[in-house]
Parts: sequence; C-alpha cells; structure tokens
Amino acid sequence: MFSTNRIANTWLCVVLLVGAVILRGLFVASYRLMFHPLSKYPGPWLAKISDGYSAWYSIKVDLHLRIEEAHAKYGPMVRIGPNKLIVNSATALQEIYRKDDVRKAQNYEAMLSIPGVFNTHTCIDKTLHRRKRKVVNQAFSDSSIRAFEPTMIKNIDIFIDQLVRHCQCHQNLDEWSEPLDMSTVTQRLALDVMGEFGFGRTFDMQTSDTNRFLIDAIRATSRVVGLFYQYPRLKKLGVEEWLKTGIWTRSKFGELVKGMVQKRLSEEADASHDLFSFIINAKDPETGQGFTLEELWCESRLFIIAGSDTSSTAMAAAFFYLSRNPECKKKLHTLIRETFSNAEEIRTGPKLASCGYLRACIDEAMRMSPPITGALLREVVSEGGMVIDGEHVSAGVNVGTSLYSIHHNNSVFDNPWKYDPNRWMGLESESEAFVNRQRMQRLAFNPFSLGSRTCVAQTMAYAEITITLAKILWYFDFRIPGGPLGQIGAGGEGDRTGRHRTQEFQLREHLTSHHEGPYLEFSLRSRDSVMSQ
Ligand code: HEM
Repeated sequence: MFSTNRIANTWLCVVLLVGAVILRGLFVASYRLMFHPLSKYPGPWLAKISDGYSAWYSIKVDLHLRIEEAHAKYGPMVRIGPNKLIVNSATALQEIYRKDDVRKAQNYEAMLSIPGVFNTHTCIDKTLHRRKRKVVNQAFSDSSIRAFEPTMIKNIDIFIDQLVRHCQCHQNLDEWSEPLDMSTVTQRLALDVMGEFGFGRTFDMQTSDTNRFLIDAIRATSRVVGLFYQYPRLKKLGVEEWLKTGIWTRSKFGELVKGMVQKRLSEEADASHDLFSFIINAKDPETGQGFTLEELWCESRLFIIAGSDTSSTAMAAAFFYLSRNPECKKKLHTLIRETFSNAEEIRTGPKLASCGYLRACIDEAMRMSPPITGALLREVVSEGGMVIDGEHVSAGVNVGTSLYSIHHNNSVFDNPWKYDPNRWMGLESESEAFVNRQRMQRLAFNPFSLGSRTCVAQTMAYAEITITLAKILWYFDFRIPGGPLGQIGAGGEGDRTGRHRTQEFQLREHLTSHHEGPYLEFSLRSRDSVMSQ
C-alpha cells in the first residue's frame, strides 16, 4: 500500500515537472514569436524560438548556407536566432561594424578556454580590448612584419622544395605529378609560419609527422567553440564534457601550446622576433600589470587557430579557382615571369605590389569562399538602440552580416557566383556607373571584417598568401586530375543543401572553416627555375 502511494507520488511529480517544463517552453516560445523586439522580422520558425537552429546547422557545418537561403527567401533582414538579426546589405555592414553603438556579443564568452580569461579576439569589454590590441598591434606593424618576412619566406621555400621533390625532378618537363591535396599542404605551411611568428620556432608540420595531429586538433577545437558561440547555453549546461569529438587531440594541442609558451618564457624576450618578444614585457599602462601565464596561453591558442586556418583557406581557395579558370592562371604566369627576374626577388615591395592582377585573384577567391563565412555577432549597447538600414534595433539585440551572403549579394556584385578577378581591376576608361559599382563592391568586401575589431594580421596574411602564390606560379603549372579526385572541394550537381555549384570551393563553417582539396597535379615550368633553388 505504502509503496503504491510512493510510486503514484513519484509519477505525479514527474508529470508535474514535465508539465511545468512544457508550459515554460510554450510561454518562452510565445513570447519570442509575438512580443520579442525582433518578432516582426522573418526567418525560419525554429530559429525564432531557439538557438538550437543555429546550433544544429553549426554541427552540420552548413550555417552560412542556411543564412544565405533565408536571405533568398525572406529578404535582407532575417531573424536567425531568438535574439539574432542578420542583415545583408553593404550599408548595414558599415553601420554594424564601424559604429560605436555595438560591442562583441556575449556569445564570445562561450569561446573562452579558461573561464574569465579573455584574449584579443574574445574580449567583449572595449577598454580591455583596446589595451590588449595596442600591445598586439606592435607585433603586426609594417616594420615588424618586414623583420619577420625572411622567416616567413624560409617556410614558403620549404613548401616549394617539398613540391619540387613531389614532382620528382628527374621526370620529363611535360609530365605531371601525383595529385596533392592543397588543403592539407597549405595548412601545414600556415601552421609552420604561425609557430615561428608566435613562438620563434616552427611546428615542423611540413617536414615531420610529429605535430601533424594539430590539424585535427584545431578542427575539433573550432567545431566545439563554434557550436557554443551559436548556443552559449550548451556550454553552461556542461555539454563540453559529453562531446568526445577530438578530446584527445584537443588536450594534446593544449599541452603543446603550454610547452611552447613555457619554453619561450625561459628565453630572453628578444631571443627571437616573434609575438612573445612584444607581449612578454608589455604592461597595462593603468594597472602596471603584464600578461598572466593564463592570458599568454589563451593568446597563443588564438594565434595558432586564427592565423593558420584562415590563411590556408584563402590559399586553398585561390588554387581551386585558378585551376578551374585557366585563362586567369595563364595571365598570372605571364605577369609573374614579366615582373620578376628570379624567384628570390619574390618578396613584399614595389614589384609584388605592382602585381595588381595577382591581388585581384586572391581577393576574388576570398570573396567567393571567405575564410570566415559566418555573421560575426555584435550586441547593440547604445541605450536608445541604433538604426540599421532605416530600421530601429533595440539595445540588447545581437546583429551581424554574414560574410558569405554579403560577398554573394547580387545587388552589389554582378554575377556573384562567378569567379571574376577583373571586377577588382580599376579600368581607367570605365563609366561612372562602373566606378560606383566598384566603390560599392569595396564597401561590401570584408573578409577581414571592419572597424575596431578588424583582423590584426591583414598585412601579414596578404604577404604570406601573395608570396606563396607568386612563387608557385614562378616554378610550376598545375591542373585538376581526372576522375573523382578532381571533384573534391567542389559543389556537386543536384545537391539540395546549397552545395550544388560545381565551380564553387566548398567551405564547412565552424567559425573558421574546414575544407578538402582541391587535389592538383603539378609540373615544373622549367628546369632552370629549380636549379636556382
Ligand atoms: C586570410 C587570412 C585571414 C582572414 C580572412 C582573417 C579574418 C579575420 C576576421 C574576419 C576577424 C574578425 C573576427 C571577429 O570579429 O570575431 C579576425 C580577427 C582576428 N584575426 Fe584574423 N584573419 C586572417 C589571418 C590572421 C592571421 C594570420 C592572424 C595571426 C597571425 C590573425 C589574427 C587575428 C586576431 C588576433 C583577431 C582578433 C582581432 C580583434 O578582435 O582585435 N588573423 N580575422
């Protein structure tokens, strides 16, 4: 009798609890659908009531495609989360990222690997960010990048050397190498450059297997962090513990970074020209405090991820588009041979700067496949809210523009899904309409974001990508292999998820992006060019 009552009571409690949860859910959903300041904006209905929508598509690495689809269906202003308004216009982009009415959204806090420890990228507080950025800016000044350039070129030359070996120098000039996955080799190069830039020592990714787990570790870290960025509550609920994805490689990554930081700290600040030579002794002008050990770890992790994944995406994308647009590649081959008299001349300076078409090909690759594809969220903090494209948006709302969508917005870019570097070439005799169009394009093109939170490393990234491409074009020709390998990295005809464009390099978004291919075959352009190696 007693136990029957107990069972009945337990059931009653369970039913009441489930009922309360359902009621609360219904209440929250009704509020978000009908009374929330964003209730008048269109969007997928699930996105309006829960961040679960963004989280799900973040897991599927497709969120940029779903946002693009929502813009096509609903127009330039779409609600992609209960509190997220995404606006697809060049004017909104300028208003959101350049104005002082916003700061980084609280979602960035979900990226922290140590609670309470922010790095330059995750800082939400504007004052703290200004102080960190001031220190980090020194490492990226023009003179600093110039001083680092020989080390960068040393690593690019290892890349070239490996390719020459891959081509097996003894072959006939008209023979082609085995296909090579450009995503993998550019990731290795970018990581070696970041190792040198961050800690004054290479990861030896290009020449040894030891640290190659880093590629998987970075991908696993970015996927987990990207998920929490979309749905911060998941982190608070302790979901990280359940996510076994890459836990082993992620902790190995953490140990490697800690080891490198410790080793670097045991040396003099100026032992090498790297990020640490600037931040080891930097002091906050107000508190007199320097970076703590935990801050150094977090800053280092950021640089390794932000600095490698992005540059390698840009390089892999450029190889993809050039291999599919032989007329552009041919023009570049001629340009590089006409501009430089030998490969050693290929470094930053007036000659490289004069290669406008090379820069146009790189920019066009980043327009088509931006290394960061998503909407970088900003919270409106001005008390009275702010106006975006004529619409009043209340304080507390998260706003953003998807880089992928704005880069394919057909009111800004003619034929936006076509790889066309000429759209970046200023042709003097063009009409006023053409000049206005170009001005609009420039306003909308923002692979490095804009305003006070723009990428700190633009100059360095362009130097790395431009020198690498120019050297490859100097030494090699490349082509797509036949068969299925040649299709890796491209969209598939008939795909219904937004990946149907066969001429588009496909990115899998998780904050930064992962990608595969293109697989390319290489052939040396002339033996003389290798002899000078
Ligand atoms: C093609 C290469 C690159 C692209 C397209 C790129 C893109 C971006 C973008 C879009 C942001 C803004 C992120 C946000 O608002 O959440 C950013 C920030 C940042 N990037 Fe890059 N990046 C590149 C290369 C690099 C490299 C090589 C480094 C380091 C060596 C780097 C370090 C950073 C840092 C520290 C920030 C945070 C800046 C701040 O908030 O003050 N990036 N990058």
